[in-house]
Amino acid sequence: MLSTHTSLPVIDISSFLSQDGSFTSRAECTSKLSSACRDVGFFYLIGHSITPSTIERVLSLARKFFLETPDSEKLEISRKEPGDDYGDGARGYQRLGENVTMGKADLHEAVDFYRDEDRLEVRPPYELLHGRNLWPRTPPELEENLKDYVEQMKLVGTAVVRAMGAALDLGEDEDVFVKATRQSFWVMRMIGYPPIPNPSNGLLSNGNTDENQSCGTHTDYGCVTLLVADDTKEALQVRAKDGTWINADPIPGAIVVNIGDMMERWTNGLWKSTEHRVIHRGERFRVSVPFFFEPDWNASVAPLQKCVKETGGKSEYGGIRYGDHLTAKVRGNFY
Ligand SMILES: O=C(O)CCC(=O)C(=O)O
Ligand SMILES: [Fe+2]
Repeated sequence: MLSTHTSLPVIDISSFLSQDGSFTSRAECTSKLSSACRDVGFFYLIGHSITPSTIERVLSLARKFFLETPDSEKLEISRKEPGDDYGDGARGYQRLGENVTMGKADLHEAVDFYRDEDRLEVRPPYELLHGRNLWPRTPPELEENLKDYVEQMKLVGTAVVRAMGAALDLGEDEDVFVKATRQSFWVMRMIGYPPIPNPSNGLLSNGNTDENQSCGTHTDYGCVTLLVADDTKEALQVRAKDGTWINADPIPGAIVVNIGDMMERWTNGLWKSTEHRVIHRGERFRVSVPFFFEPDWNASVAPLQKCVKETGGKSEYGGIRYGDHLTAKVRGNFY
């Protein structure tokens, strides 16, 4: 059942972006954050300092890539398996239907970028997830703009996880998330969604559209996802605690944020990594650019004592190295 209201909370992060945020504004932020993460795991972020023109530029470059760059050029940066040429099994362009969620093909195309490898001398063959980013040749200004965007988003991610440590009232451990993300193994995806074929737009081929998904139901892997998307409505949907689906429609200038599996593990399930999906039946090609602000590859993530106490005293999860969790997830992502 799809809920008719859109009711995700709006949170202002400005007091955690600067070093001198006032006590009152920080307290207001952490109190809202704490409820948002316990109740839905999704919220709108404002006061993040990414300008509307930057967001617009990033989305318009992604749109240009999907709609104007010739297929032959897209395929020059195809994701390939480790050992195959420049492939690392993760970075690069993925054609329509190449991504799968729970065994079903997703109706989107995408390009994935990850934190750059620290060791510059590394050459192919690459191991899974340890290659080099593959930047499209056109639009020519895409690479520079998106690299700059990554730097800006890392600052936003750091502010959000700093606020999360404060929201959990972790005392001495308050900066545990900041410390674990200093060398964040971030991911940025550019995603292009053609509308799902349906009888009214004449694209239907087999008469049965029920099984179509633009991006199947999933949770995100890491700490926090910071999503910008174009103004398409009723595409991204979030599963509420009562099982209903809430539309996470875009609010101009706001970033949609959700927490991932590592936050759930750190908080021993006090904060849930919320299921979400994309079902895009609109008319226009939809574009989104999620930035996943993740732990360091080598960060070990285990339930925090304070959260274990608050959730009944029993650890519900073991410890895991983030890189291992990510590797397992990425293995299941493609045909
Ligand atoms: O495109 C969107 O709105 C969300 C995509 C998403 O959930 C993901 O890439 O993990
Ligand atoms: Fe997601």
